[in-house]
Amino acid sequence: MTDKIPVTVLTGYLGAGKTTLLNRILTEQHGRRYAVIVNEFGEIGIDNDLVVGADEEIFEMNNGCICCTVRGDLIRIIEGLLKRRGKFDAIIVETTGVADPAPVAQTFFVDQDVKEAARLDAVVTLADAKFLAQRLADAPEAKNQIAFADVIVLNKTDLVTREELAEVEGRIRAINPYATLHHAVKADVPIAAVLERNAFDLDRILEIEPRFLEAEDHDHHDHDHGHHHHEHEHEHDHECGPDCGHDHHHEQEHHAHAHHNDHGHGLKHYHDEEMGSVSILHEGELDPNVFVPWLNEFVQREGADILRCKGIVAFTDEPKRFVFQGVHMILDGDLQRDWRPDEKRSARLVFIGRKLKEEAIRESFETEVLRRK
Ligand SMILES: Nc1nc2c(ncn2[C@@H]2O[C@H](COP(=O)(O)OP(=O)(O)OP(=O)(O)O)[C@@H](O)[C@H]2O)c(=O)[nH]1
Repeated sequence: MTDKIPVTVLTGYLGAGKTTLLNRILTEQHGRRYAVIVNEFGEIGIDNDLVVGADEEIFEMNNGCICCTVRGDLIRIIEGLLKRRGKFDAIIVETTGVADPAPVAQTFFVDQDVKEAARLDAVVTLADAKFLAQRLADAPEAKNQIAFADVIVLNKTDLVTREELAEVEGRIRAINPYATLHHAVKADVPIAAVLERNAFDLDRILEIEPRFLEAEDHDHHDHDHGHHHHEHEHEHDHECGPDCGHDHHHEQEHHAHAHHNDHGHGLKHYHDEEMGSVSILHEGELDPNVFVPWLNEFVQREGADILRCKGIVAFTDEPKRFVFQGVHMILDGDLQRDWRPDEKRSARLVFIGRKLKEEAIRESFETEVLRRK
C-alpha cells in the first residue's frame, strides 16, 4: 500500500483559508512535488499548461442511494495524472467551499483504477475560527466538513479571543473528537501536519482513545459541563521507544502539538444535537468471518447517516492489523503492518455521523459480533 500515491482532500467553508494553505504548500521549499486539482476540477501545480477543465459529473452508487456518489470528472483527471506518475509525489484535491466532501472521498474507494494507484491519505478541513460557530448553525455543509475531517486546521485565530477560540474548539470537538486539530494564522501549519500523513491518524485513535473513553462525562449528553479537561491531551507528550513504529512525521507532529496547543485546555464540553461519534473498544481478537459481514451490513443499513468510520482490528490467528476506513456506505480495508509485541491485540472502531444510535450500535456489536465469535 505504501507505493500508492497519497491523496489529500482539502475542504473547508467559503473563505476559511484553503487557497492560503494551498499557496503555502505550492511555494514553500519542501522538496516534494504536489499535483493539485482545484475546485471546478481543473488541475494545477505540476505543469502550468496542464489545466484540465471538466463539467460537473456525479454518479450515484449503490442503487441510487443518495449518500453514495462519485465524481466522474475527478476520476478522469486522476487517471490522466496517474499516466504521468513519477512527475509528482502526492495529489491534493481542493473542493469548493460549499461542497460535501463525500463524493470526492468516495472516489478513492470505488473506482478500481484509482484505487489501485492512489489512496486517500487524509481529509483536511480548514475552519474559520471567527465564523465557524455561525456556519455550524446555518450551513449543513460546514458541519459535514468538520465531521469528515482527519485533520482540522482552525485558522484565523488572530481574529478571536482565547475564550472565543476555546468556544469554537469545543463546538468542533462535539462533532469530531478524533481529528488532529491545529491552530493557525494564515494557515501556518507545518506541511507534514497536513500532508502525507499515512496511517498515522488511525494510529492516533489507538493512542488517545483509551483515556478518552475513560473521560468521565463522555457518555453524558447534557449541553454544557462547564470546563472539561480532555484527559487525553497529555498523551501527546509520550516519548517513543527504540522500536517505535511511527513514521518520520511523528517528530514534526509532536512539535506541532507542542506549539499549536492541540486540543486546548479548559475546553467546554458540548454535545451537538445532530452530529456525533460513537467509539467501540474490544480488548481481544475478532473472527473476520463474523466481523467483516457485520460491518458491511451495518454500514449498508446505517450508512446514509454515518459520514466516516475507521478502525483497527486484530483478527484471530492473523499477525497483521486489519485497518479499515469508510465514507457513508463505502468501505475499504486491508491487512497492514504486524501487531507489535507491546501492543494489545484489540478492536477499535469509530463512527462519526448524524444522529447515531449509540446504544443500538453497541448492542449490535455485542450480540452480532462478540457473541458469535
Ligand atoms: N485575518 C486573517 N485572515 C486570513 C487568515 N487566513 C486567510 N485569511 C484571509 O481570508 C481570506 C480568505 O482566504 P482564502 O485562503 O482565499 O480562503 P478559501 O477557503 O480559499 O476561500 P474560498 O475559495 O472562497 O472558499 C483571504 O483574504 C485571506 O488573506 C488568517 O489566519 N487571519
